[in-house]
Amino acid sequence: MNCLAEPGWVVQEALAGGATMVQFREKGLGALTGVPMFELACQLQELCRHAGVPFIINDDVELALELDADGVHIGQDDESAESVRERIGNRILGVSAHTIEEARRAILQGADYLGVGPIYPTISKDDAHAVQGPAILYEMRKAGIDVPIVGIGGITVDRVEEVARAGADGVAVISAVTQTEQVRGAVKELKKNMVSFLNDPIYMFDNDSTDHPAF
Ligand SMILES: Cc1ncc(COP(=O)(O)OP(=O)(O)O)c(N)n1
Ligand SMILES: Cc1ncsc1CCOP(=O)(O)O
Ligand SMILES: [Mg+2]
Repeated sequence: MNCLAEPGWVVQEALAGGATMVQFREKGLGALTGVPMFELACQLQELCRHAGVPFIINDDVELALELDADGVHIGQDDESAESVRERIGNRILGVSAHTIEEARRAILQGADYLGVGPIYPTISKDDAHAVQGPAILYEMRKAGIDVPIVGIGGITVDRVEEVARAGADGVAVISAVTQTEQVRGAVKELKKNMVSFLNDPIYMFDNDSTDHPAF
């Protein structure tokens, strides 16, 4: 985790702010490995368990099974979704998708939700794909992709409404909650802005979040 503060505190504050899912993504420069990594995962899992929030593991199916985690998130360069689905049974399976084709394949192979991005430039992933903009979300919805979609990549409190309007059901963030001392407040704001457009009269009369000509 790219946390300014101690990861346990960050997760606790994020949960207090209303985070609805936590992903353990321990990779990159300076990442913990072995026992320290396992112990951190256990500590964070316990916090999520206490809060009744799903705790999912990025990339590492072995770790997810060992911890009896709630799920796994994999990308296009990780083990195939089909094989992970087989290994994790009915645990949550999230799959990264960058195109409509990848999205359709992931769903056929058992994805419960899709992670789509980077929507905006990100400082948190060196090998991220090209920035896609919110339009990709709109395009996926227009193509009939109807599983939950989580937008990811460079999403901030000020950008979350645009992401929701384009068709995302949720957002996944790293820096917006790890590079601030106001973790709880940031999560509250993200959540508030995620749903604020539901009260927008244009949206209400239109009543179809996929029908936004701006995208
Ligand atoms: C919710 C969510 N969406 C996308 C990703 C990215 O997964 P991946 O493409 O496998 O990249 P890494 O995170 O493994 O570097 C994600 N982790 N979570
Ligand atoms: C893991 C991942 N996958 C696509 S962008 C990204 C990083 C998201 O981090 P941030 O919210 O700091 O841009
Ligand atoms: Mg991955």
